[in-house]
Amino acid sequence: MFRVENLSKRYKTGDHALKNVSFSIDAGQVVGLIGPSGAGKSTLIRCVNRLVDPTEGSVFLNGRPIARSGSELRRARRRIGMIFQDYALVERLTVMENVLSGRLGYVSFWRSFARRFPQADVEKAFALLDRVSLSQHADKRADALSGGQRQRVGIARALEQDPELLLIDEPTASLDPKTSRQIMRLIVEICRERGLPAIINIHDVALARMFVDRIIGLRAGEIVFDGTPDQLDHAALTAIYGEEDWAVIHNENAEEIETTPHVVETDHAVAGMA
Ligand SMILES: Nc1ncnc2c1ncn2[C@@H]1O[C@H](COP(=O)(O)OP(=O)(O)OP(=O)(O)O)[C@@H](O)[C@H]1O
Repeated sequence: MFRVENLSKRYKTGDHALKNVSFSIDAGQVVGLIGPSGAGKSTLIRCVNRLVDPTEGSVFLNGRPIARSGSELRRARRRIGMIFQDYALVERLTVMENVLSGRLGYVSFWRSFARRFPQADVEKAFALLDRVSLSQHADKRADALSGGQRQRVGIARALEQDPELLLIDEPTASLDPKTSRQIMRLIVEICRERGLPAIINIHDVALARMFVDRIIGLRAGEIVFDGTPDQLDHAALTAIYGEEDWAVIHNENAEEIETTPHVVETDHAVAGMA
């Protein structure tokens, strides 16, 4: 289980980006983290992997606190798989080499320098490429792949490090709608198969509610919603994003749901444009 306790972050500039945030995530549960720009989503993710030092609070992964610095922090980071919006692949390396780079925290510098990974790591990488349907592309350079394929390499790389938590930053922001759904589906399936908890920082509310188990809504550094996608109604969306005319769209089950904010031009706004 993953747990965040009373996490707060005040930047030196005075921005109070997180205010006493607490929650836990069970094994295999995928949480969509939503909220307006500046709500503190990235700060929360960065406090978990300690790219940012929280001002107060603690983060626990399977009962163990994530250390503040030093070799313990490096060991803790191995337990956290990251998946990025821009994939963060090494373009000139092959798909297989990119996946194996997930082991860099484990193998010695000289082994990785010589690209001599243990056989077990190579076998695991093949199995993961198979799981993300990229076996046929193992020897291709990363820059020869489509966006969806690149993201699948990113997923396989994160899994190659045997993580106990996945932190996923806008995984579909650069992808078309169909590929976005495929990637979300794959992430959720893999988390369930492996009992991996995950946090997905995502702006696309409709996509999040289609796939994730649970949604946490942040506003001005505070959790203002924590519930299932079904519970994310007009009132909840207003609590997270503020008052808007929420456009009505249809989900896959053809139920009417309110999701994406749709700004209505007020007289004032129209007058301002004139
Ligand atoms: N390095 C920093 N130094 C100072 N203030 C920061 C820093 N990073 C973020 N902030 C501030 O902290 C608050 C939260 O920002 P954060 O980037 O975590 O929000 P976000 O929800 O991820 O936004 P977005 O969706 O636009 O990425 C904002 O007020 C932002 O200006």
